[in-house]
Parts: sequence; structure tokens; C-alpha cells
Amino acid sequence: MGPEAVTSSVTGAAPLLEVRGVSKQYGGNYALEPIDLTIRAGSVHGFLGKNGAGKSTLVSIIAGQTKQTSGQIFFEGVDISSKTYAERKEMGIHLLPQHAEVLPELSVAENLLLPDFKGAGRGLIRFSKVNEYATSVLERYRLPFAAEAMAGTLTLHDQRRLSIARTLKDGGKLVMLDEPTASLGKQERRELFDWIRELNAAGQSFVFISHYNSEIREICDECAVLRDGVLVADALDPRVTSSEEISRLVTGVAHEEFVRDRQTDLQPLLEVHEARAPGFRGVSLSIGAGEILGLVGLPGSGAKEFARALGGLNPLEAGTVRLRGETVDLHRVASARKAGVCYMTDDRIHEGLVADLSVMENLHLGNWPTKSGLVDAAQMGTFYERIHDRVVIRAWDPSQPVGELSGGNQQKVLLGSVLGFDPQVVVFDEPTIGVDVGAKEEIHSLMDELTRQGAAVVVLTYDADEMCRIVDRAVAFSDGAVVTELAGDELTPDRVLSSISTQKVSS
Ligand SMILES: Nc1ncnc2c1ncn2[C@@H]1O[C@H](COP(=O)(O)OP(=O)(O)OP(=O)(O)O)[C@@H](O)[C@H]1O
Repeated sequence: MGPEAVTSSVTGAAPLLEVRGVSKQYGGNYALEPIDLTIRAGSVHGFLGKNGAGKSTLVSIIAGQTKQTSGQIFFEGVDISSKTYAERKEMGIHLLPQHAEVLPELSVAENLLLPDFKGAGRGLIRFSKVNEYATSVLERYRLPFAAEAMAGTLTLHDQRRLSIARTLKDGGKLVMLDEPTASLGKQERRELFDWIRELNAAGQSFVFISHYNSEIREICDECAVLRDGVLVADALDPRVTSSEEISRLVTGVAHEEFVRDRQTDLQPLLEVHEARAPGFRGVSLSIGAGEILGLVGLPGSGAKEFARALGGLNPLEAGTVRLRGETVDLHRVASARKAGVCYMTDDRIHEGLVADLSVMENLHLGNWPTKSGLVDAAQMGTFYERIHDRVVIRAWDPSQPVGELSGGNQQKVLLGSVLGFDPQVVVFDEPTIGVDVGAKEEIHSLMDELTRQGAAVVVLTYDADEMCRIVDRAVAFSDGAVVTELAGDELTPDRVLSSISTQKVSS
């Protein structure tokens, strides 16, 4: 534990897991300084911390996926430090990694049963049994898709829920969930919390990683805070620790939420007329120069499909789009970018970044600076400095592969790569997924800065509070069409949520 560690005693049951002097170094850099930590049997233990603080590293070490540089781990009094991932799983330690993936070419049932394939017969897989078992799991977690469906056909939200169910279904004594709520809607979060409560009441213990103080307060009975690889607080009771105090422990400074000074009556910059593409139709709207427009809508409502259409990822089948009065071609990502419209995806793993390329190379994806036909390294360096001034990326150095960065820092690289196009319109699809409180404010301020330079920003977020703090106006989608516009006094979290809850969702 770091020298300034804060501890408040939450009395309780015997230790289930003890971490003693565990550290992790990468090439001489500490991702985790030696820490001591205890998880009590029967608890839901929250881990909070800035991007790159070491949370994922710690749970990965506990699960046996990453080898610690020093220290020991005891589970129910047994030293498990040298046990493998599979042996720890057998003992009841389960991990849902931050980027738990489903295999898109396999069915929901096959994904649920990986890697053990319970339901297999002697040397042969009996698919009727596999589907029967999977259907019972889907029913237990009230998941609305068929066991036989191909996992790749599910929405990202449902793929996430599938991977959570895959982890929870195995039981286990200690289940560690690394940012399980990232990219889940409000209702889906509530259901996840219900599952955790039920399983916890039945004796399962949890580690729960989140960037949301409210979630930690709602579901955890104690929490630990990591900062830059150091454990700065442990065994805090989140229900009696103020949100400000937790945020101060997380970031090391007192922080204030960004609230935008709402703008009105702006000159139109982007005008969409009778646009139609898969997922929406008949959409006409105008976005002002210097405006932040929010898109509200459940998955399948058309909001995301519209956002992707602006970025050239869901080509328009009908309608026109004008930028400063000129018709623009948004049929491909490259043509949209060329016209000045950039989309920042919510799926950085599959659409945004290339894990094996460096931070610097990812910042220039699709946008290499060249000189005499060769890559201009000097210009790349200048750009890195410029981006780093606006969003602080925690990497050992610019040549580090982006796949080695923490999730939140990958998100910042993605943001940087979009800014490299000097866009006039930026479409942000859930831009603050997985980023810490400080970085969230950085991203919000950056959107504000873009608009002060005359750009327009379109943002899709499922967090109604965040939406109302950062946008000037919002439009709600339902069943593939715009149904409501919220502005002025009507733009409140309650109105945003009620506009969502009354929506029909097209299948
Ligand atoms: N394989 C690796 N090689 C080099 N450095 C690594 C590797 N894996 C993680 N790191 C570094 O270890 C540090 C801690 O990362 P970690 O993923 O544990 O942070 P985190 O607290 O989970 O952050 P986030 O909230 O952004 O997910 C980061 O600086 C990261 O770049």
C-alpha cells in the first residue's frame, strides 16, 4: 500500500483473498507498485482509479492471467501465487476482462459454453444438449436472444451481456468484473446489479471495477482506490464516503463537473434533408456551427444508425446532406472525412485502433503525414505533442503498442486520431466509455473547445445526466425516426429518460 493510503475499517467476515506485496513491472516501469489488499468473503469490493491506474493489471494477476513481478496471493488461506489461470478458475476465481469478446462466427450457445463445452457427449458435441443448456442460461439472465443465433449478429450491447452471462453462469467464489457496465444502457445496468445482488446473497463475492462513483456506491460494500499504480485507499465504505472525496482520491485533485454554457440560435453548418439508410428514414435536421447536438435513443431506435451514417459507415440510400450549403458525399468513411465529417466509434477494438501498431501510428491511421512521398516522422512527432497537450495519454512512450495501453488511454488515442483530420463536424459515439472522471471532463471540455472554434459536435451517450450537462439541444429517435426535440428547460435528465422509455424499438 502506498504511504498516503487511507483506510476506514469495514468490519466483517474472514478474508477470502489476500494480496501481499504484489507488484508488476513492464520493462522497468511499475504498472503496479507493491500492494497489500484483502477481499472479505461475501463482499462486493469496488476498485476505482484513473485510466492506467493498474486496476485491470491487478485483477488479471489475481486471476492468474498476468504474472506478478513480486508478492504473493492467498485464496481461502492457500498460497495460489504459482497456480495457473485454469487452476484458479477451478478453485472458484473467475474474471470478466474489460474487453471480453464473443466469437462472432459461433452461436450464442457455443459462446456461452466456451471453453468447457458442458453438454458434450463422449467425444462428440451434442448440439441439442448445448442449446438446451444455453437456453436455460439465457432464461435465467432474461436475455432476449436465441441460443442458435450467431453471436456476431447481436448488437454490441447484447454481445456484452452475453459475455457477462458467460462469466456469471459458472458460479465461482470470487467473480471479478472489469468495467462490466461499459456500453450497457440504464435498464441493462439495473439487471446486472440485480444479478450481482442475487448471487452475492447466495454467497458469491465480487470485485467490481467502474469509473462511476454512483455505481460503486450502489453495488459495493467496500472499495479500494488505485492511482498511478499505488493503492491510495482501501476498505472504504462507499456509502458513507462522499462522491467528492472518492473523486479526489481517484484523481489526486478536487474536480468539478463540466457544465456547458448552452448556445442557441446558431447559423446552420450541417443540414440533413429526408435522409434514409438502414435503421432510419425521413430524418431532416440542422446542426449549427458551434453547436453540440445530442442523439437520444435506445439501441435499434435509429440514433446510432444515424450517427454512423454521418460518418460514412451506414451509407445513405436517400436524402441529401449539405455542409455550409454545399452538398457532401457521406457514402464512405474516406469521403465523409474528406468533406470534414468524422465519426469516433464506440468500438475502438474492432473499428478504431490497431492493437499492434504504436500509439503514434494509431494517431495517424488513415491520415499519414508525408513529405516527398515518405512518412514525415517530424510532423508525426509534432502532432503527438499537440494531441498530448489536449488529452493526456498515459503511455510509456509514443512507440508503445496501443494494445498495451489501459482501456481509457486507448480511448484517448482514438479521440486524438479523429482530431488529426481537423474536422468541421465530429460525431462522438459514446465517447466517455471506460474513461476516468478527470478524462471525462477533459473530453467534455475538448468538445466545448471544438465548438468554440466553429465546429459542430454530435454526441450519442446513454448517460442522461452527461447528455444534459454537455449538449445544447437533443433529438430523440424512435422506430427509425426523429420523434422529439429537447431544448432549453425541456432538456433535463428526466425528459431524456422519458423520451427513451416511451420509445418503440424496431427489430
Ligand atoms: N502488456 C503490457 N505492456 C506494457 N505496459 C502495460 C501492459 N499492460 C498494461 N500496461 C500498462 O500498465 C498500466 C496499468 O494499466 P491497467 O490496464 O491496469 O490500467 P487500468 O487502471 O485498468 O486503466 P483503465 O481504467 O483505463 O482500464 C498502464 O500504464 C498500461 O499501459
